[in-house]
Amino acid sequence: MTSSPTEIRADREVRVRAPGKVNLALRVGRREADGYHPLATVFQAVSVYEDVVATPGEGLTLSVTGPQAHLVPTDGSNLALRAARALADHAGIDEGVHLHVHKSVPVAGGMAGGSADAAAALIACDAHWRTGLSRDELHELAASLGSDVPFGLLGHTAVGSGRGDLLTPALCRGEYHWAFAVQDEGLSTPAVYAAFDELHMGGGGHETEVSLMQALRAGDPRALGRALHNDLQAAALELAPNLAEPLAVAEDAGALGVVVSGSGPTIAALARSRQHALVIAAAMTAAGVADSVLTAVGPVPGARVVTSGPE
Ligand SMILES: C[C@](O)(CO)[C@H](O)COP(=O)(O)OP(=O)(O)OC[C@H]1O[C@@H](n2ccc(N)nc2=O)[C@H](O)[C@@H]1O
Ligand SMILES: Nc1ncnc2c1ncn2[C@@H]1O[C@H](COP(=O)(O)OP(=O)(O)OP(=O)(O)O)[C@@H](O)[C@H]1O
Repeated sequence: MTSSPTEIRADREVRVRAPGKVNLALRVGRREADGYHPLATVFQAVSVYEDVVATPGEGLTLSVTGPQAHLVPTDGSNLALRAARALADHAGIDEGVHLHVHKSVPVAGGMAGGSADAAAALIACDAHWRTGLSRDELHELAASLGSDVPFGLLGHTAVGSGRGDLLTPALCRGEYHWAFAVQDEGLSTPAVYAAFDELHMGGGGHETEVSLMQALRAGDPRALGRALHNDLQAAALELAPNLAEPLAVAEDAGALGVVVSGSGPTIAALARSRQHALVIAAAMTAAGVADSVLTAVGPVPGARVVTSGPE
C-alpha cells in the first residue's frame, strides 16, 4: 500500500527541544594563538527552550518564528542549517530536510540560543535521517559548530573546560529559580571577548570553583548565589553600561546573586523560589531596566526528541 503525502510527512516529522544556558561561573584565561580563550566554566541549562521540527524537504531549508525571529539569518549561516550540513557531510547523506525553529531564547543574549538550535538540529536530523552516529561523533560535530553547542546536547549542570566544549557532568541537587532581564539589542560574543582582552583581565582560566560546586552538591541556592561569577561581566558592562541598572534592581529585589549571563547582555538573577523569580522579574519590568523579562528553572536536560511521527 502506498502512503499519501500527508502520511509520509507525519511519519518523518521529528520534534526536538533544546535549552538555553546560564554560566554559573565563567573564568576566562588569556587569549591563545588560535584566537580562543581557555575557560573554566560551570553551565546550567534552564527552561527557556528552542523548538526545532525536522520534516522532509528538497535541499536544506529553514524557517524561524519567535519574538526575535527577524534578528536571525535564514541563509546558510544559520547555526541550525550549518549543523544539518555538517551532519549530512559527515554521515554521507544526500537527502534534504526542512527545519522549523521556534525561538524563545534571546538572540545574541549570552544564553546560547543559536547553539541550542544547532544542538537541536543535530539531534533532529540524526533521528530524521537515521544516521546512527554515536554520541561521541555528535559531540565532535557539535564542538566544530561552536563552543557552546556540546553543552546544548548535554544539558543539566556541567563543568566546561578548553573552549567550553570539554564537558563533565556536575553533581547538582535541587531546583534553582531564575529571572532574566533581556535586552532587544544583543552583544556580539567576539566583541565581548575583545573588550575582555583590552581590559587585560586574563589569567584566571583554571581556578577551581570549590564553593560553587559545594553549593550545587548541597542544593543550597543561597550559597550558589554568593558563588556566581563571570569574568566577562566587566567587559559586557564596558560595552553596555546600562546593564548596571538591571543588576542593581535585581539585587534590591532580594536576588540571591546576580550575574551577566555568558557574554551578555542578558542579566541572570537567582531567586529563592519560583514566586520570588516572578517578583524580581516584575521589579525589573516596573523599573524599565529590561526590554523583556523571562523566568525559568534549572537544571533541565539537553537537546532531546519530544515527540516524533509513528515508526
Ligand atoms: C561566552 C560563552 O557563551 C560562555 O559559555 C562562550 O564562550 C561563547 O561560545 P560560542 O558563542 O559558542 O562561541 P564560538 O562560536 O565558539 O566563538 C565565537 C567567538 O567567541 C570567542 N571565543 C569563544 C569561546 C572561547 N572559549 N574563547 C573565545 O575567545 C572567539 O572570538 C570566537 O571567534
Ligand atoms: N539559529 C540561530 N539563532 C540565533 N542567532 C543565530 C543563529 N544562527 C546564526 N545566528 C547568528 O549568531 C549571532 C549570535 O546568536 P546567539 O543567539 O546564539 O548568541 P548568544 O546566545 O549570545 O551566543 P552564546 O551565548 O553562545 O555566546 C546572532 O546575532 C546571529 O547573527
